[in-house]
Amino acid sequence: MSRSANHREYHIVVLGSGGVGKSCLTAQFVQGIWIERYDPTIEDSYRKQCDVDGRQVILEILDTAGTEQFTAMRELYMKSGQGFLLVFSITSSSSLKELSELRDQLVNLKDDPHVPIVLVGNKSDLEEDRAVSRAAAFAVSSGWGNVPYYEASARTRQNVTEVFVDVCRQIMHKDLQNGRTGTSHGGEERSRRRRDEDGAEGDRKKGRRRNKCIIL
Ligand SMILES: Nc1nc2c(ncn2[C@@H]2O[C@H](COP(=O)(O)OP(=O)(O)OP(=O)(O)O)[C@@H](O)[C@H]2O)c(=O)[nH]1
Repeated sequence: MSRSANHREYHIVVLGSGGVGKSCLTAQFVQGIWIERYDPTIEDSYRKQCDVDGRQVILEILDTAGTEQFTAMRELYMKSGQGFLLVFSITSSSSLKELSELRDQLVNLKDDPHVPIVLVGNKSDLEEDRAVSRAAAFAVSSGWGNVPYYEASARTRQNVTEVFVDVCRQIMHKDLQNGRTGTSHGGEERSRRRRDEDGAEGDRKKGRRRNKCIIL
């Protein structure tokens, strides 16, 4: 059972090709900072406490490598995650195409066509460089069983909180459907580096509730 004190813990994995903005989205959500430089990730994990629809939860977020040489690790990430952000850049049509293979692998591994997924078209601030239309991205998300699609920008913070909260809601909903009050996660010890950082979080109102997050 993944619990800390009275908090339920949910494991979110951020997947997508190299350079689409996975680390920047994660840094904006967890630390409230914008990172201009490109420093390819190997693997980073973060923890953040959030209030999602009135429930205190801890999100453990795994920011993964997009570069080819680390693809062997993907299966492990997929097994350990409960919810997934599949991120592409709206400036790169190949980055969207590559996600279909990832989604298929995920569904096969989990043996679940309804695995919690959010499709994220990042870099929405670069409208002038857009290579993927909204319609094309929606067509993909519909083909995946109507998974939610958001256009986001790690630079402007557009929809940054929303994508993490959405996938968390999906995991919580799945738990309820399965009749569980918390999530079992195998309790395996993780050897990877954990970065628990300080930073500010700009909360946004979602519906009638306020989702508050604290970095752990
Ligand atoms: N304009 C703009 N640039 C972005 C945005 N998100 C990320 N970038 C830039 O894109 C580059 C790559 O961002 P990262 O977050 O490192 O990309 P990544 O997907 O984590 O890359 P890997 O670690 O190689 O998998 C950086 O130079 C960022 O500043 C965004 O929303 N808008």
